[in-house]
Amino acid sequence: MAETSIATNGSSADNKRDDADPLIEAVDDDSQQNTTATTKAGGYYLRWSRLYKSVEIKESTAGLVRGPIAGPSSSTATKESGQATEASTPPTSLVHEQSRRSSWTLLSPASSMMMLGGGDNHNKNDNHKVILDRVSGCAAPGEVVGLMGPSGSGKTSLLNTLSGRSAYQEGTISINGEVLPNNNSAAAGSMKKLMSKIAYVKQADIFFQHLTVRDQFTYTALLRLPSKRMTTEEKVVEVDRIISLLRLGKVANSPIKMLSGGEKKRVNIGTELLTNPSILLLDEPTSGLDSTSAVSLLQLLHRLAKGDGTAPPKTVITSIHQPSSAVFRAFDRLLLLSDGKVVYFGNPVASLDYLRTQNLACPDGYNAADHWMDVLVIDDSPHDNNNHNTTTSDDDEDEQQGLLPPKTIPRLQLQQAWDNEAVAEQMDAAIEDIGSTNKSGSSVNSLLLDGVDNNGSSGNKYSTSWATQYWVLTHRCMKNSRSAIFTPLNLIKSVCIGLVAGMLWFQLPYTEERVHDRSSYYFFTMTFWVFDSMMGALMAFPAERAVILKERASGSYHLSAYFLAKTTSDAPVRLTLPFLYMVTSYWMAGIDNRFWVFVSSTCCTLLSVVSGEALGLLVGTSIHDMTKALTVMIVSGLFLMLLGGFYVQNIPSFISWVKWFSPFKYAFSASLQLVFQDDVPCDGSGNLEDLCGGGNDYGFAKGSDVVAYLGAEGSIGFNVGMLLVICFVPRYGAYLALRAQKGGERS
Ligand SMILES: Nc1ncnc2c1ncn2[C@@H]1O[C@H](COP(=O)(O)OP(=O)(O)OP(=O)(O)O)[C@@H](O)[C@H]1O
Repeated sequence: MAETSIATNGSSADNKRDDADPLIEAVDDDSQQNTTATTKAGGYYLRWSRLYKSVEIKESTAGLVRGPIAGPSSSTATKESGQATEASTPPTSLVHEQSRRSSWTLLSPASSMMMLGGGDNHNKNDNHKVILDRVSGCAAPGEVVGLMGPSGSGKTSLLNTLSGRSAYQEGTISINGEVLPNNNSAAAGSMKKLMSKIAYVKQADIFFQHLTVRDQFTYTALLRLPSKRMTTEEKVVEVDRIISLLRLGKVANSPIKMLSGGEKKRVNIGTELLTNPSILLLDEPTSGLDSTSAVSLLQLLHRLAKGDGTAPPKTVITSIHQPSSAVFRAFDRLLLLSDGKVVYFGNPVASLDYLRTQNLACPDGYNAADHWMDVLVIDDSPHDNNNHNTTTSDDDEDEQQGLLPPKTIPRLQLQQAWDNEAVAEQMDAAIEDIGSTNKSGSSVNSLLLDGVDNNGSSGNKYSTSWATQYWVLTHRCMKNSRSAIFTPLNLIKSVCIGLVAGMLWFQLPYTEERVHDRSSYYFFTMTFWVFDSMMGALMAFPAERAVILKERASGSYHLSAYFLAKTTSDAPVRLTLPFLYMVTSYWMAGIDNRFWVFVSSTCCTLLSVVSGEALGLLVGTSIHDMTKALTVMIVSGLFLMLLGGFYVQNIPSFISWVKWFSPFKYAFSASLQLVFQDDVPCDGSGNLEDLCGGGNDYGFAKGSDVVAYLGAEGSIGFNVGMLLVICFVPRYGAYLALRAQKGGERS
């Protein structure tokens, strides 16, 4: 067994190159031809070489996690660790023990680390985890490249990087030979532009679930197709074309929430296809689909890649978990990843020959994709083609005593065996070749603007104007919140609460005895509706956060257009419910029969609702954790209500200043002044003892005195003005908080 490992080691670099070269050359020849042919046809050739990405591990225990050092800076370590990686892995403590006692002690510390788990690429010294380790490959127009690998192998990270949504530390990405700027560099702006040109279908189907399929496509088309080059009618025609291309005609008018998993996936793809991208990246589009739906989805991707008379060929890269044999063989190229490293890149069928050369042949009749996954996941030695362990306990003892190198782990063997450098060199050479033939001074920017920019957006990140975005988003928000807020339940709730309030305060006489009842009607009204709007607004942006981040990542619209559209379009819908309450309860309670008092009083209530909403928005956008946001909202809401003067009349001075931030206080004060304009007849009930008793010979209490007696402060104008301030200032704070939120690469 030891000999087997050493023999494999012995084959090392030169032999690896021999094994890999025919495939790589085939890939490269193919790619050179395709580049020339398809660039002319309008397709785009994507190459990436030596992509390296690592992230900092924040946990304090990161240094304790076992794993190899890997990365460009440790390339010697990687080479050095050849022996170690091909052999491996007794328990961690044993390896350390062995490294002291045997030939393994000759390995560098980095190599020793490499031997340790092999799976988690942690750098012990600086707490970095390597996610992509010098990954190289390419994709040509007209073909579908499959990204395969076990969970956590780096498929999503590679797609995020290729789409421009994730920064990388080293490596090169090029389109048709033009090297794209890294996200980290000063040219990040160009990268952002690129992001809006490459379509990226993420794993999660993130939509507004209340919208129909046609709504979803139409809004996307109106926002992302260039207004300068296409009329609205043409955009609608494009929507119809995508609906029929994806065979979504039967469900076009169904809400997305009613769709099956496969249909939702097609809506997700269709949303991205609307902009007619040249490069389409998909993250596990078949997850959650049955095998028939998965096959038909892959067929669709092949059709899209090939293009037709009207659509040019597209470059399609899709990650996939465990495809069927048919799907596996249908890929034009396959990129297999393990622990962030490439273990194979090339023709899927030829990959089986490659495995045979590695003594890991796929058993007859076994699904090739499953076999690949098996060898990449299994942590034991295969020792034979069927992964049966044939070693004896004597061997194990020898290994533990350090007399034999540890058993070979297939994935580590494959990681070592793949000559990534050869592929990287081929990619670099191709970039140089094309670069020298394109010496006409083209730049990334020219490529982005002239070539990849299918939208004709003339360098502007957005395809449509701010005003168009505002208009379309307002329309969409109104439709969305109408379906979300205007539920029969909410309508019934508002009317029912209005009826209950109307019955409890039924036809209040305007006398001393009922002064407190009249004021408590407003106390209840303001408390209930301000709290209701605070809580509703708390959820407004968090509920849409995923959609906003996704759409903003693809450069669909300005955040300011969205924010303004959202707040203005939500308002009428949100205000309808308290309005229904007021109409029902006000007249039943007989608060004041003058119509203008009703209108003014209702306006005060609605203004307090909008103010409460602004506070809810601020908390909802500033605190991402919903549980914490809810707690903060409830505590601060109650605090503001108590300080508003309903309950405590003599608030200690060190805290009384908080009342000036209370929307409850202003709404209550303004309303009381509206309803107590006239003098209140005294009736001997003693409710207004201070005003009606003693020296009061008139038989009534002055309205203004009653208002002051009830704790209201300031004029109506002042209170309304302060409500307006609370409407706008926290709302602007909410906008700034939203703006500060950057969509992570995984958002
Ligand atoms: N920003 C990050 N911070 C920490 N770890 C990360 C980060 N991004 C990726 N990773 C880690 O990198 C590894 C690769 O993740 P990635 O999502 O690319 O894998 P994957 O192959 O797509 O997995 P799956 O098939 O399960 O979706 C994982 O171990 C993941 O936890």
